[in-house]
Amino acid sequence: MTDGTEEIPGPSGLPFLGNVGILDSEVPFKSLLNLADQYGPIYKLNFGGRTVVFCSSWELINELCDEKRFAKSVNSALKEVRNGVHDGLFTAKMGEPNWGIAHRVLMPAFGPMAIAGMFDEMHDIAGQLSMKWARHGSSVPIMVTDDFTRLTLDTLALCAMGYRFNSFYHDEMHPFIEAMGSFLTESGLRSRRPPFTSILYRDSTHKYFEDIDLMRKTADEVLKARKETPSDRKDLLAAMLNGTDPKTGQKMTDSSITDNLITFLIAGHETTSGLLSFAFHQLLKHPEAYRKAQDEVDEVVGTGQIKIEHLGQLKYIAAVLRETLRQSPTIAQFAVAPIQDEIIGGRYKVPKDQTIALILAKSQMDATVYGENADQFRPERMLDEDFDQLNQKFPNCWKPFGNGTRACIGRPFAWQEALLVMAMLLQNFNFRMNDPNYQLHIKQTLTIKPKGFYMRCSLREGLTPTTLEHRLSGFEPPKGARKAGVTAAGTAKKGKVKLFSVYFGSNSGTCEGLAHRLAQDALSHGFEARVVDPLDAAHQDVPPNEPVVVITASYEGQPPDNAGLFVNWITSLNAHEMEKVSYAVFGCGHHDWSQTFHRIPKLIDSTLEKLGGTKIAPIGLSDAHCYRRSSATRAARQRVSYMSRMKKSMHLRAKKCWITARQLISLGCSATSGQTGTDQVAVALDLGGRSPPSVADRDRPVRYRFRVPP
Ligand code: HEM
Ligand SMILES: Cc1cc2nc3c(=O)[nH]c(=O)nc-3n(C[C@H](O)[C@H](O)[C@H](O)COP(=O)(O)O)c2cc1C
Repeated sequence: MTDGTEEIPGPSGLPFLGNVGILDSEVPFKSLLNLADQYGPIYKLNFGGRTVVFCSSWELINELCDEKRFAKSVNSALKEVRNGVHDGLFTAKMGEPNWGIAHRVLMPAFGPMAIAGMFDEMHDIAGQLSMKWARHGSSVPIMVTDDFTRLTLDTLALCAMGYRFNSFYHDEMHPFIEAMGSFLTESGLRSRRPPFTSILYRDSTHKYFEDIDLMRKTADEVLKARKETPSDRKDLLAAMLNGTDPKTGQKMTDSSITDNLITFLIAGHETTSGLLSFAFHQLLKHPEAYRKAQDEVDEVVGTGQIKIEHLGQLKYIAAVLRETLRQSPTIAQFAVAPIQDEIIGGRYKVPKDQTIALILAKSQMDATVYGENADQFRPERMLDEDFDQLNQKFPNCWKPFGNGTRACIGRPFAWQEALLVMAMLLQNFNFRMNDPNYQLHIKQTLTIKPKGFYMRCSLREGLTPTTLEHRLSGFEPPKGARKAGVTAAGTAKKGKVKLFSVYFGSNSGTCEGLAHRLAQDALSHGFEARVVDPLDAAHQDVPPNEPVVVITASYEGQPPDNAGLFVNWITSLNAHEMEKVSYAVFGCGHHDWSQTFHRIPKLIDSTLEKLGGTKIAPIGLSDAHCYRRSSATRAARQRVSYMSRMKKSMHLRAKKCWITARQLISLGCSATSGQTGTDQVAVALDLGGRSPPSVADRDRPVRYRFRVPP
């Protein structure tokens, strides 16, 4: 072209129909991959007048993830899904007010404490799956994707809204699940049909709207039942019913709650079930990886009941999941559009609002990033440090959970569930292919998953269904455990107990939860929290002569609701009122509030110092956002240095506060995802397989390593 730009390549099409027939009707994404091989990393297709640009190299994907230039586009299949769930979180267009309200109301419900609180219910459903497989025995082939779909749907329904589909007790799926399945399939099909052909699909259209009706009625009933019989459950439904948007002061409407209840079921079930199915397929095809994963579970969990503390130690399994999502991203593509007219790749013009699909299934195989063996399954490249380095060197090279503000809010949920299920199954079963010659085929709806994949399993090491049931319920004593892996919290070691106080400033529970965990874990190390109270309880009453730990957030630069009095009080003092106070502050914040990022923890830290207080450790800060790998990594790095500085100074200057240091360190790690943990799970403390350091260890330098879960 005369202006130096180039035409985006692509196949020529038929009049009116364009390239409609070019995509495989069952697995269109395979055609997209083939077209990328043929036309290169950027090409365009025309679907009856609507043009879509497809990009598939890491470089282009990296460029398209720049949220200053490109925003999520709700087009194609998502536009059809909107017929059922309107402006629910997944399908909302950029700028729609209900998205903002729901996002802010729901973020706390996906924070680390809230997700950890769902562990028991996740365990319950994973246990049902295990018991089913154990009782069926090795002679019955397992239809892998079906059972994982039962698992993920039941888990979501139970954890999100306290509803039991009881899918493992029925051969037929619940009518809601049937309706949702066919609604999603039809949404995909509708998006690929030229508009003028709709008359030919009257019956399907009728069924489609019947399905929507059934889904909405079921969700409405769940909502009505909860309203009529309120419960003290702290689940997503409770958050939606009771939460108020801190920005607008608005609550979610009933219809928005229904939209989002269905959205969670849609967005969260096939994605996670596909991930688990692909992961098992990979393990069965790669015996070495299978062995390493199973060894890790044996090492970390032993033969006892799986506890939430174990999950953070399953590094190899985490790497297996990451590598699986790299090669088989269950949402194989997502779409953005330029905010203004743009030139991409340095030479292709794309007008404002042009839909651009990011083909992850191709970009995540880019040899520029993953080398010549990109097509091989190698979990090792996804181990924590390697994964970090990769993301630092090639930003946005791993995007299975989407991008930026519109990235997956359910990621911590999915990650916890997937780790638990992998661990539980590998701990208790041996697996094999039902058909050793099975070659991977793909089934595509909104997501992709293996098609026709069957496994068989047998219980391990003399387990019977009965003893498995004991193990799952925690009945079996962990005798013969290869390694306990985790020191039980809450049991004080013998000897004199040392006191300290913990105060929190918290609106949505992150800092409060961290404060309680600190207090609880301290016991097992000979320290006892005298109080764990809101900061306002320390108003005019900060305990002298013992370490005081403050863990607090900020809200629009202001103190949380239970910390205002305290902050107001200390900032009004001007002498040496804190002379006898020794303290450490830990701040949870979110860099979206850039002007007031960590304002309150920093203010408390500097004010206490100004008033003569002894700082026993430098302030620790964490960012709840961490959408981008670079910031997550930066946060992890900050935490490492924070941790070592804190350890030293707590030990040297407060002498007796070792545990406080250690616990604060683990707080620092856990606090990363904070209440807004939409995309980034906690940066978890890893003690390199060892138990937390004991008092006897305190003079020995302890090497910590950190892992940033994806
Ligand atoms: C392995 C599992 C999962 C994967 C791979 C995944 C992937 C994704 C991706 C790629 C997006 C962005 C889509 C886009 O830009 O159009 C997304 C968004 C979303 N996901 Fe997930 N997801 C998973 C699990 C879950 C779970 C368990 C839930 C619910 C508990 C969930 C709820 C959502 C929601 C509500 C959104 C829309 C967020 C927004 O736009 O504000 N996802 N997910
Ligand atoms: C409405 C709102 C306003 C916020 N304002 C700030 C802020 O000004 N500065 C900051 O660093 N973080 C801010 N955050 C992030 C929170 O402080 C952070 O998510 C923290 O982890 C919340 O802790 P909590 O769950 O204990 O209340 C804000 C979050 C929300 C929802």
